[in-house]
Amino acid sequence: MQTKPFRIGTRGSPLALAQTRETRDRLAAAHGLPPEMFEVVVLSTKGDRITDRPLAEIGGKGLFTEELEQQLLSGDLDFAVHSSKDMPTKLPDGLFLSAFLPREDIRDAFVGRTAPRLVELPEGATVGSSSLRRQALIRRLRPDINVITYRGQVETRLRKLAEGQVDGTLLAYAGLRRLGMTDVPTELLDPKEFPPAPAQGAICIESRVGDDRINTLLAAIDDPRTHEAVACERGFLATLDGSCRTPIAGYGQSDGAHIHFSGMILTPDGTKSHRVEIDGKAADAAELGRKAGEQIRDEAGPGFFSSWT
Ligand SMILES: NCc1[nH]cc(CCC(=O)O)c1CC(=O)O
Repeated sequence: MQTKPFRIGTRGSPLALAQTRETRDRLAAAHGLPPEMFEVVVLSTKGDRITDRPLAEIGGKGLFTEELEQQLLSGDLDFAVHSSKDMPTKLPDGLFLSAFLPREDIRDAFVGRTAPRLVELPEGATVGSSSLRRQALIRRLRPDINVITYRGQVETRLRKLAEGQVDGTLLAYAGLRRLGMTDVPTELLDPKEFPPAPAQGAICIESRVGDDRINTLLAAIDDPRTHEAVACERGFLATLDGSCRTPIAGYGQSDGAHIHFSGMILTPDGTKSHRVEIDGKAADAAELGRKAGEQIRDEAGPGFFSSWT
């Protein structure tokens, strides 16, 4: 019998803490354990400390995970809770994404100050977003919009919006829902026109390969359909060498047996884009995503990717 609490690592943002609470509550319920058996250990990451520059510039993903991963590898933490979207496609040796919670709404939310809908913004309006995917998708729909880099926690971004620094901003609806801020968006964007980032809306748990005691504990709250869908999306991202530098969208849906996946790549200015649709077995999720990545890469041709560097 375990008597010492399990140590859960997380970042300290309100969103990260909400995600960790949800994970802890699900684990406690699944195993009939008191919540005190899960000790939440909050770590500050480089990504949290540097908020004035775009992620792509300071090194992209990994910035939010490095400190947590060091403590997982040293045994100071038993597992860590993350937004799957923030996870690099390549994890350190010895760590893996062992479980995924049931996925939240995958859509992007628009929060408009001078118009409720993105396409209704006045000519030349300013929209804040530092996601290259969102920037490219905005420019594709509305080349006249001035997109500015806009980072920080959800609360900071909304404050800047209220102060009038921008006409609108985009946020993952999943994050807003988890923060209880469902009344904030003025529009939920159609994923056909505004497809989500790979792994958007999915909370994952990272743990040590071969740590059977912890991995068995975590398996009880794994949602297989989310796990398969995200594996497919991350396969797509990995093939395209996805990092925060690349405008890539990808969304897989698994029914437990089959996956339908749609992916999109764009040039940062939004003038060119390619899409891919693919179907396959849920059991081969990651392979299916990689195949979709190869297809779209071949279709786009090498010239397309020169816009990414
Ligand atoms: N990069 C920051 C980040 N990572 C995950 C989420 C939202 C929650 C999710 O997608 O699961 C956000 C904020 C946002 O995109 O608005």
